[in-house]
Amino acid sequence: MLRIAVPNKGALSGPAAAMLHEAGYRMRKESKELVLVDPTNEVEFFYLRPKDIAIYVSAGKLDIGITGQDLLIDSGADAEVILPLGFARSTFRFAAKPGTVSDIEGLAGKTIATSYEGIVAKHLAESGVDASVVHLDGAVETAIELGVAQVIADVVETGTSLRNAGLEVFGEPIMKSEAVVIRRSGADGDDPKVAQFLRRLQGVLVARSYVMMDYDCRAEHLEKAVALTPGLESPTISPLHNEGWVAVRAMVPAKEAQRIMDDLYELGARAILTTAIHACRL
Ligand SMILES: Nc1ncnc2c1ncn2[C@@H]1O[C@H](COP(=O)(O)OP(=O)(O)OP(=O)(O)O)[C@@H](O)[C@H]1O
Ligand SMILES: O=P(O)(O)OC[C@H]1O[C@H](OP(=O)(O)OP(=O)(O)O)[C@H](O)[C@@H]1O
Ligand SMILES: [Mg+2]
Repeated sequence: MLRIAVPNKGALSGPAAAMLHEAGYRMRKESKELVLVDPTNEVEFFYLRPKDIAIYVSAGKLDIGITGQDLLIDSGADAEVILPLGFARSTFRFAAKPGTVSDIEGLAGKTIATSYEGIVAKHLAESGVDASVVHLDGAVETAIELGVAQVIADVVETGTSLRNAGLEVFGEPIMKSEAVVIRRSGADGDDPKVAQFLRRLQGVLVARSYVMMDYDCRAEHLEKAVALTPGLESPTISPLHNEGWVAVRAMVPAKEAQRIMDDLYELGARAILTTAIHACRL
C-alpha cells in the first residue's frame, strides 16, 4: 500500500482532493476522517495539517505527501519536491504600512509577524539583517494594527487581504510557491507505486491543460494546418470520403484553442471541434 499524506484543511485541501478524485482515487466523505484506505488503488490516505505534512513524510513512515512548497521550506524537513501540481500558487512577501518600512535593510531592529518563521528566519540570515520574529497562527495582516509587529511576512495571492488591512508589500518576493508532491530526501526514486501515482497526477495535469481538436481540411493545406496543430508527438491524419480532404486530430493547449480554431478557419479548415480530455497517460 502506498501511504500518502494529504492536507486535511485550508487552501490546499479542496484542490488536492479534487485532483485526487480526478485521478481516480477514493476520497473521504466526512471531514473528520483521519485515514482512508482505497483498496482498489492500493493507497492509504492520511489527512494531516498542511504545515505538518513535510515533517511526517521526512520521518519515513509515509511514502509521499501533498503540501505547499513554502510549507516544505518553512518546516526545514528533510524532504524534496518530486512533482509541482500547479494549484495554490502564491508568493511570500514582506508588507508594512505605507511610509514605514520600504526595503529589507529597513527591517533591522523591527518585529516581523508571520506564520512562516522558518522562511523568514532563513531569509533574514541570508540577508544579514537582525530583526525579531513573532509567530502567529493566521490573520497575520491584523498584527500591525494591533501593535504586535511593525512588519508582516505572509502569503500573497491576489493582494486583497493586504489591501483590506491598508498594507503594502515591499522588497522582492521572498519566494514563490505552489502545491507540490514531496518525498523523503534520498527515498527510492524507482518505487513503481510512487511512479504510478505520479503518472496519474500528471495525467490530470495534462487533461486539464489540453483539449483534443478535430477538423477537416483540404489536403493541399495540410502542412500549414499541421504547423498550427503539431500535437504532442504528431497529429493523426485520416482520409475523408470526399477526395482531396483529410481529417486531422491533435491535442492542443486549452488556452490557445480558440486562437488556433480561428487560424484554422482562416486557412479553410471546417468542422473544427474541441473536446475535453478526461484522463491520459502520455
Ligand atoms: N489565498 C491563497 N492563494 C493561494 N495559495 C494560498 C492561499 N492561502 C494559502 N495558500 C497556500 O496554501 C498553503 C497553506 O495552506 P494552509 O492550509 O496552511 O493555509 P490556509 O489556507 O491559510 O489555512 P489556515 O487557515 O490553517 O491558515 C501554502 O502553500 C500557501 O502558499
Ligand atoms: O492575497 P490574497 O488573495 O488575499 O490571499 C492571501 C491570504 O490568504 C491566506 O489567508 P487565509 O484566508 O487562509 O487566512 P489566514 O490568514 O488565517 O491563514 C493567506 O494567509 C493570506 O492572508
Ligand atoms: Mg492561512
